[in-house]
Amino acid sequence: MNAAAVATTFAWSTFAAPLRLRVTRGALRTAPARALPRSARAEAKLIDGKAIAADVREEVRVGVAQMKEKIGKVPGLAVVLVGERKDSQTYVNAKKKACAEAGIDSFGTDLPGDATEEEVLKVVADYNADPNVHGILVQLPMPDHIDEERVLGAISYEKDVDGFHPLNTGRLAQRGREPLFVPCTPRGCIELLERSGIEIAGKEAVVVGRSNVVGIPAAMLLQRRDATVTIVHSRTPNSEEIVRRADIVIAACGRMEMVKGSWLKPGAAVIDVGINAKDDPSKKLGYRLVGDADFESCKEVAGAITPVPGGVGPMTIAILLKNTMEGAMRAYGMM
Ligand SMILES: NC(=O)C1=CN([C@@H]2O[C@H](COP(=O)(O)OP(=O)(O)OC[C@H]3O[C@@H](n4cnc5c(N)ncnc54)[C@H](OP(=O)(O)O)[C@@H]3O)[C@@H](O)[C@H]2O)C=CC1
Ligand SMILES: Nc1nc(=O)c2c([nH]1)NC[C@@H]1CN(c3ccc(C(=O)N[C@@H](CCC(=O)O)C(=O)O)cc3)C=[N+]21
Repeated sequence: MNAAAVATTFAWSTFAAPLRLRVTRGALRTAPARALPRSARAEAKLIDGKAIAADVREEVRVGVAQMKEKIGKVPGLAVVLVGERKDSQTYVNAKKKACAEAGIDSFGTDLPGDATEEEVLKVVADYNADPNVHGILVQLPMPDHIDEERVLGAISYEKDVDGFHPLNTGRLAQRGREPLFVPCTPRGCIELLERSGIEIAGKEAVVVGRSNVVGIPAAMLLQRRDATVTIVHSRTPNSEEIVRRADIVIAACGRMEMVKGSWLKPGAAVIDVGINAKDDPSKKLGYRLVGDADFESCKEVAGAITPVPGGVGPMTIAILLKNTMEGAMRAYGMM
């Protein structure tokens, strides 16, 4: 347990987004009309991921309490960390704390950076066999000498709360099939849209990035909700032009502040997945967190936008808890 890292996490989360933005959790007004001159347009609504995540976590806490009352059991989440990356330790600690607050048991195994693949697979196999564990998460990235595909494929797909097992990703990609679990960050993006009253069906969505953990599953989820989806990536020559068509933009390119306000159709909803540390000598730590979208220019054009921090990040953890509770409910025949 690294207390300093935890303290850092929560200090980071305290940079709230600029206060002059209107915070909304309810339905959004219709997007500002394209014809309005810039000076007359309202600024984007801020999608408050921290508040929406708190709602989700409260729903999970209530569900867990009901499970405990009915059958005397609670969900259990196991987190496996290989190596000593500071950022990974911070995320893992935040996940454990969130579990405790929701009444979920957490189990953890920390292996040194030079652990063998066999050692990691053994830890996974033990959690697969443990009836008190309903969710298993292996923190990514793992050290290079470990075959990520093998390890993720070894997690029981019934305990695959990250949704990275090929059976869950395969089902997500197929029509008429239902995965047991959907990856936390993309599911969090969808819940942010839905809980903000932003319509997805029939809209044009552009996902910037095609990673297995964010871009691809986000595109699948939007498409399953009847959006028309385009994915752009590092080899797309005209991303900017394509993004300009979007009613919904998911920024997940891992490039600091890349998506600019000038790329947006006025009124578009921007879900910024990015987490990047930007040098800022005025901050105690010498940096602040920024997204993959340029918040200052995007908020002038967008209809709604998530801040960083306080947007998608808190939802990732809230959905992890929700996935774990759903896994436990399935294990006990409650759903
Ligand atoms: N908030 C949260 O909970 C989480 C946040 N993150 C953050 O989200 C972001 C994305 O993460 P992740 O998907 O893991 O990142 P990856 O680096 O794995 O993937 C980035 C994707 O963006 C594409 N890309 C890179 N440059 C460009 C460009 N110039 N134009 C268009 N596309 C581009 C890449 O294309 P190509 O495939 O061609 O290389 C790749 O598909 C990061 O900032 C990360 O820190 C990640 C996970 C959780
Ligand atoms: N198997 C696996 N599953 C993951 O879900 C996973 C992973 N590996 N590896 C790393 C990424 C990253 N990730 C984040 C979780 C929470 C915040 C988060 O809570 N962010 C806060 C700020 C917290 C901070 O200060 O860092 C916010 O955006 O407001 C961010 C990012 C999950 N990931």
